[in-house]
Amino acid sequence: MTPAVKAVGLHVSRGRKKILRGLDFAIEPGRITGLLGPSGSGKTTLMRSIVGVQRLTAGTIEVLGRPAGTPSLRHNVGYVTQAPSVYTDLSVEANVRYFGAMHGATAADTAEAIAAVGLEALVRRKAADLSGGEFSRVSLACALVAHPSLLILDEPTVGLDPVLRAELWERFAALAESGTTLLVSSHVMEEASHCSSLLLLRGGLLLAQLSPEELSERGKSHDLERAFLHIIQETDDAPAHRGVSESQVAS
Ligand SMILES: Nc1ncnc2c1ncn2[C@@H]1O[C@H](COP(=O)(O)OP(=O)(O)OP(=O)(O)O)[C@@H](O)[C@H]1O
Repeated sequence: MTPAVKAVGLHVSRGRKKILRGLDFAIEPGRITGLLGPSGSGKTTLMRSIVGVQRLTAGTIEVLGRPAGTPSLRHNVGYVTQAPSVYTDLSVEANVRYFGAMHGATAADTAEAIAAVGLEALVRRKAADLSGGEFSRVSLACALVAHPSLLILDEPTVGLDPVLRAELWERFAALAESGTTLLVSSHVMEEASHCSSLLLLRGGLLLAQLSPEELSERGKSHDLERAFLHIIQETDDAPAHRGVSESQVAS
């Protein structure tokens, strides 16, 4: 089966800073993959690379079997950034309709996308008059309306209350069930349990790709935050990693 995303020897620098330092991984289609790592570990940079808006320093990324950024992928890949891209002077419905129009979406698609994020009661409300959580859900609806095969979500649950968070994860699971591939970043480790596979990023390195169960086992804790910390500690203590850190400090 062709992976939804395949990265080989991926390096990205921004300015003089090496941000991604040699990543190799594949993302299975029709699953939720969590991209987890501390703030500044390179999650957004990796997502930008997959979407094709980030210049690579070395290596390759294939998305749905084509090089990342290929124009024909535009209709297949949805990207919801941390800063919602929504027109504040338009209503919820007008925003979703506008983004849908670029992908030939119908009125039914618009209504479905709005319902998927639970904003049916606010369709006519101007985006400027929404709460922070509602506002970010409009951005998600704008991505859903195009029915992308690959949906990339940068911290979609930030600022949402626990009930909405749970509802969104249910929605993501339903999308994966119907064949959509989701890559969801978070720095909240408890969200990892909703994913079938996890990419653990730290300092631009991929520490591991594993399932939540494997994380729990390898990190010796059912608390996934603790398990991740254990893996970080293990990596820091490894002689090879110490060597890398020292040579970086020296250069
Ligand atoms: N344009 C840039 N020039 C130089 N460094 C940058 C640039 N953009 C980001 N960085 C740095 O790259 C590193 C990775 O940033 P990135 O936004 O990918 O991390 P992140 O894991 O998504 O963080 P967060 O969880 O805080 O959003 C950070 O140290 C950041 O300061």
